[in-house]
Amino acid sequence: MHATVNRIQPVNFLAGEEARRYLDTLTKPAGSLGALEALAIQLSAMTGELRPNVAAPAVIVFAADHGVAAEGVSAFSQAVTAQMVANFVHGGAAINVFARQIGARVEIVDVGVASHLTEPSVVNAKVRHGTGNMLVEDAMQAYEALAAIDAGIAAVERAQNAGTHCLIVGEMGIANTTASSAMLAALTGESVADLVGAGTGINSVQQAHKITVIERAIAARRADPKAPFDVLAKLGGLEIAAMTGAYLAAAAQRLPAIVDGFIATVAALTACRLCPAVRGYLIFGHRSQEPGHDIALAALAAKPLLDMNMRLGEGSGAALAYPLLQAATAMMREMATFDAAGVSDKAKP
Ligand SMILES: O=C(O)c1ccc[n+]([C@@H]2O[C@H](COP(=O)([O-])O)[C@@H](O)[C@H]2O)c1
Ligand SMILES: Cc1cc2nc[nH]c2cc1C
Repeated sequence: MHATVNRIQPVNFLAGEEARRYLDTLTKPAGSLGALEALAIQLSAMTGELRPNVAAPAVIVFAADHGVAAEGVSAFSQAVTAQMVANFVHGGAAINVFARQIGARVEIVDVGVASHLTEPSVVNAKVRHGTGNMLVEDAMQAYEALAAIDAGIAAVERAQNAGTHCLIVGEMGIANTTASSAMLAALTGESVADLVGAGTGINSVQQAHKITVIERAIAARRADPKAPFDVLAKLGGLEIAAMTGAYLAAAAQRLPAIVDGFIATVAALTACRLCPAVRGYLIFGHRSQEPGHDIALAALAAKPLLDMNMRLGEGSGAALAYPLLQAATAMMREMATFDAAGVSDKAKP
């Protein structure tokens, strides 16, 4: 992890400014393509190129289990994590459908699924069989959190070596909204009740129980809120650690990364707390229905591209946002300038 963090450079603001000036020469009233123009400027600043290329997106889904699932905090049982991994392998999950739509390769990485997986196409980077139950013990030891971060970094390096120019990171892990909520409350000091949501679909009574479990776990684990790695190890998850590593690696490689929903954004916040320059390499794909997502987005001063009332995970919301990045780069590449098209760029007095 440390070698990766040391390689991270701030985005290239001069390249962003050059993109801003070029946008005003294109045949449209200045600023009229709104957020698409901001996206183009951001992509230029990330890549250092006036006409960046985001073709060949890659989806990486990190899967892991959570000891805290034993406390009845999810609407689904822990076995569903492994069952969904099998579904990813067979191409039947939502992320498979959306990845096919945008021409993305999909890699599934097991960083900590509780059961033994036999699917040969799943990358085996298992650190342990699920985290410890944060109510009774630290979720991970420091060396385990570090190993999971490194698994995330390695996955991004594989994707880049395969020719990827845009990263979509997703996750699958029953009970991971509990881990993410605990981390977010610890990192921001916001009240647990304000950020906990239904996750996969628990009712209000179960949500009250989930809040109590998280409050007790935070009190028992005593993670240092100023030490994001400590918060991640004690309250987090193996897939959340891997996603944190993936965002660090994306920034180190100047690779635009589209952040997905609530769990992904908590991992992104962790990466930014570890190294603030990561923030410039992140694009936020959608706004999840999980109430904590707004708190995590606010902590990152982030405005997501889409608001589709989704709360699935897997990278699904990020994959849906990818065509907007394609549009931003196509605009820079293909639109005519006022000069070239013979259109007067003067507004009437
Ligand atoms: O991405 C989101 O915003 C999101 C919001 C709610 C649930 N999820 C997904 O649902 C699972 C976690 O929900 P839960 O209730 O088991 O904590 C996990 O596999 C996530 O991918 C994802
Ligand atoms: C079916 C199902 C699919 C998922 N995808 C991501 N999290 C999930 C949780 C469940 C329960």
